[in-house]
Amino acid sequence: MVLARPASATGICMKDNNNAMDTQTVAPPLLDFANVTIIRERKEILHSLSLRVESGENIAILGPNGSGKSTLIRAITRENYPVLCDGLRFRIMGNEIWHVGTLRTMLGIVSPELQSRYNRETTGRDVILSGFFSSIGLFMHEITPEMREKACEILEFLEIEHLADRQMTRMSTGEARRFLIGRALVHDPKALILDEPTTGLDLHALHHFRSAIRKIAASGTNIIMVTHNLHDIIPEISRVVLMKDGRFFSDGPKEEILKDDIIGGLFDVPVNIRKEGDWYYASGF
Ligand SMILES: Nc1ncnc2c1ncn2[C@@H]1O[C@H](COP(=O)(O)OP(=O)(O)OP(=O)(O)O)[C@@H](O)[C@H]1O
Repeated sequence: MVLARPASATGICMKDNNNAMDTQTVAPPLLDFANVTIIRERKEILHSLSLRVESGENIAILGPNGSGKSTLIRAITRENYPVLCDGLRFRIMGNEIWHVGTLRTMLGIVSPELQSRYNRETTGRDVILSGFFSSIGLFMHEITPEMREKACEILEFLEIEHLADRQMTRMSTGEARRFLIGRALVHDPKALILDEPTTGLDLHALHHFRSAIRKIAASGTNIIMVTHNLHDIIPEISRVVLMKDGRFFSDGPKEEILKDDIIGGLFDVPVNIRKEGDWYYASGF
C-alpha cells in the first residue's frame, strides 16, 4: 500500500506492524518551501514564505491583484530564484536542484500569458504536440508516432478531437484554453498549475473548462489553482491558501477559509460568500 501522506520529511514512513518494522516509500511533498524571499528589480516581492503541499493535495492560491501569486508560480517553475539565507528550503518533489527541462515535464502550466503567445497559425493538434518540446508551435521538431498517439489520447480525453485541425487563432478563448491544458498534459505531469485559468471564459466555456480540470484531478494529477475567483475552486480542491502583499494571509481547509470576514479582509471590501453544493461564490464587491 502506498500512503497518501508522508509521515516524515524524508518521504519514508516506518510503520509498526505486529512488532515487525515495515518500511514503505511514499511520495515526497510536491512543494516544501521555507523562508523563500524573492526580489525583483531591487523590490522584495515575496517575504520569507513557507509552504508545504503534499503529494496528492489539490490547492487553490487566492489573492488580490499584485499579491504575488504569479511570482510564487514562477518560483515553483524555477523562473524566479529565492534569496540565499539561513533556513532556506526550496524543494519540489523532494529535490532542491532541478534541471529546468526535467521539471517542466513534471509540472504542466496553463496561463493566459501562454495563450497570448500562440498568435501565429498553429493547429490545435500542433499546440498539444508542442508541449513535448516546451515550444510555442512546431518548427523543425521531429514528431514520433508515440507523440502522435499521445496527442490523440489527450484530444479524446479532453473531448476536443473535432477542433484538432483548427488554427488556434480561429478558436474561441475557451476552446484554445482546453488545447493549452492538452499541451500541459503530454508528459503526464505530477501537477497541473493553472494561473488565472478562467480569465475571458463565458459560462459555456467555463463549464467545459471546469469539467476538464475535474477529470484531470480525478485521474490523480495534483491541481494548483491560482486565482482571484472563488468559482474557480473546484470541489476536488480542499485547501485554500490566501496571499496578500507577498505574504500568506491565511491557509487551511476551504470550509474554514472561505468566510465573509476572512475573504473581506483579504480583498479589503465587504463580501458575502455563498456556498451552493460544493461550489463557492462571492458577492457584495
Ligand atoms: N519583474 C518585476 N519587477 C518588479 N516588480 C515586479 C516584477 N514582477 C512583479 N512585480 C511586482 O510584484 C508584485 C506581485 O506581482 P504578481 O504578478 O506576482 O502578483 P499577482 O498576485 O500574480 O497579480 P495579478 O493577480 O494581478 O496577476 C506586484 O506589485 C508587481 O508589480
